[in-house]
Amino acid sequence: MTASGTATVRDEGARVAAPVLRLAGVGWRVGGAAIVEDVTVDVREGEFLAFIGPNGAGKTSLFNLISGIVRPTSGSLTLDGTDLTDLPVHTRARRGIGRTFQTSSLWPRMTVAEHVRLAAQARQGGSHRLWRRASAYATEVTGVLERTGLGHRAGASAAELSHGEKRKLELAVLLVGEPRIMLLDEPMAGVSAEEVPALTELIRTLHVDEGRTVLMVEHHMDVLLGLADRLAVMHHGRLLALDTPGAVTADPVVQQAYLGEGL
Ligand SMILES: Nc1ncnc2c1ncn2[C@@H]1O[C@H](COP(=O)(O)OP(=O)(O)OP(=O)(O)O)[C@@H](O)[C@H]1O
Repeated sequence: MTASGTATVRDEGARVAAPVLRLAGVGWRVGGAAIVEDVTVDVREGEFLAFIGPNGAGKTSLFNLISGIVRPTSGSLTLDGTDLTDLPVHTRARRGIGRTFQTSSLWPRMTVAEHVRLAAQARQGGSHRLWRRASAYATEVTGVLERTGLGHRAGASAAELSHGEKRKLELAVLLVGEPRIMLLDEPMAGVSAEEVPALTELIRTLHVDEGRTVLMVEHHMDVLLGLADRLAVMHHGRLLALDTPGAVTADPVVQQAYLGEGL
């Protein structure tokens, strides 16, 4: 498949493993503006696909289209062959599309453990009256906090956490839903340089050890080069390139798109 110009878009998803998520010609127009245009990607099971691109390229908008926050004005999305295009956010979440946001989505006065417990209770859906007692979730909460390296911070309020710990807690909340696909929107944003390696390692563990399919928007190329199986380059709403990190960073069309901004 060729996305644009002479850049390489090697969409090998279908050949290497069964695609779990398929985007076919996805576009999103607002008024007269094309924010996302004709994006076609097969995401394979267990893949780590990173989205890069200059500011305003349409990366977050594409995540909004995948998670269902906005609906595409053209094209379609399927998960395991089931059409998602017109399904709302909560239905997509129940089907396995989980997401974190660029800005923190935590409650400052709630503790770390309470965040995870609330996510476990909310997963049941329905009336709050049907929720099991808080103590019924203790083992699950402890397990998720251990997996995300937050066991020692269970009683801390979100406001007390460092930026890196907040990002870990957002991942912990996400994991409660056991998502098939994790969409991580700039997880390193605001995180200090000292905390980046531990957070990177946690994301790597979730991907490699737990085999999770990860889609991640990130500006830190050094983080992505050690994690991503493929890089998707967005530019002016379009997919400019899709290939291995080595091939994408060497691609002159990609380098031209980043001119002056550094890759
Ligand atoms: N609801 C909206 N209405 C109109 N324009 C929008 C809307 N949402 C996003 N845009 C515009 O779409 C473009 C793409 O924005 P988007 O946030 O998807 O880019 P991005 O690649 O994630 O950027 P960044 O790296 O800075 O986060 C921007 O020009 C933005 O202003």
